[in-house]
Amino acid sequence: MIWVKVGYLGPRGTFSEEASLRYFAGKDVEWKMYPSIVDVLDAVQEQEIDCGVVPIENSIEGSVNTTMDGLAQDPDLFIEAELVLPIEQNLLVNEGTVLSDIKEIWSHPQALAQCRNFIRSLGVRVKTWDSTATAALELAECKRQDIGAIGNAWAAKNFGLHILQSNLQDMSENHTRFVVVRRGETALSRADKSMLLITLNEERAGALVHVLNIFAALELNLTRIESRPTRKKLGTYQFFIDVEAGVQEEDLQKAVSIIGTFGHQVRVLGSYMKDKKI
Ligand SMILES: O=C(O)C(=O)C[C@]1(C(=O)O)C=C[C@@H](O)C=C1
Repeated sequence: MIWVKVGYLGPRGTFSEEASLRYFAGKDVEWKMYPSIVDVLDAVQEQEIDCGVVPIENSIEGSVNTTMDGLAQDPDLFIEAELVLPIEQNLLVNEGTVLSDIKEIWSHPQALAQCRNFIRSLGVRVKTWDSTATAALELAECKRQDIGAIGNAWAAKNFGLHILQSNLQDMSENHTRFVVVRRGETALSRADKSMLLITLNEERAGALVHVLNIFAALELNLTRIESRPTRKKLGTYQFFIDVEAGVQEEDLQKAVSIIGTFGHQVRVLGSYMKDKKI
């Protein structure tokens, strides 16, 4: 019996797949792969799958805007878990390719950005693909000797590529936070972290500080604040705020209601257990 249908960015060999397999280890899962992060979120919305696993933040490159905007635009999506995956980027090549042969690097934009210094040191062009695994698979299929792909060791092994160099990313410590997204609110009763989306009702001096002071007064610790454009007018923003409290906690409920009383919009994007791995 299939327990849960889970979708992630494919094809096989992506970091999203690694995150999904780790998170759902030991569970009965029917897996579905999608060509883009937006497609994963759409499939959750359309109930083609029960949950989607998508990257949201990387320690070197920062937010994955596609995921942030997808969550902000779809009021039905809810984050039920987070997991943090260590990311090691490798230079993958066809057999016989040496570093001086490489004229172009292929990968997903997030992976290319994590390896900016390495790519600059080679002084070569880049080409972006929908995932690191797509780049690796295309390279293996075209057998070109003048291209390198950036991706994980699984892709090298399974697509018959060679690892020319490991740990290419700008900082040796590299982690990506993934979130598990469902349709409809499914907060755990023991959640200890939440993600809120706040849209201020007016542009005035101190409006954001005022909101932040509400969390401070209730001794709610914030672990992340990111702004994204509202997309309606240049210079207007929405704020993604991670707070160390579950939605079931009275203080967080108080904060949400006070912020609402001042006319600002607050949406709880998710409430879940903090991944304590890093
Ligand atoms: O292309 C992949 O392998 C992905 O799973 C996507 C993704 C991302 O978008 O952040 C996931 C983790 C890494 O940070 C690099 C790429």
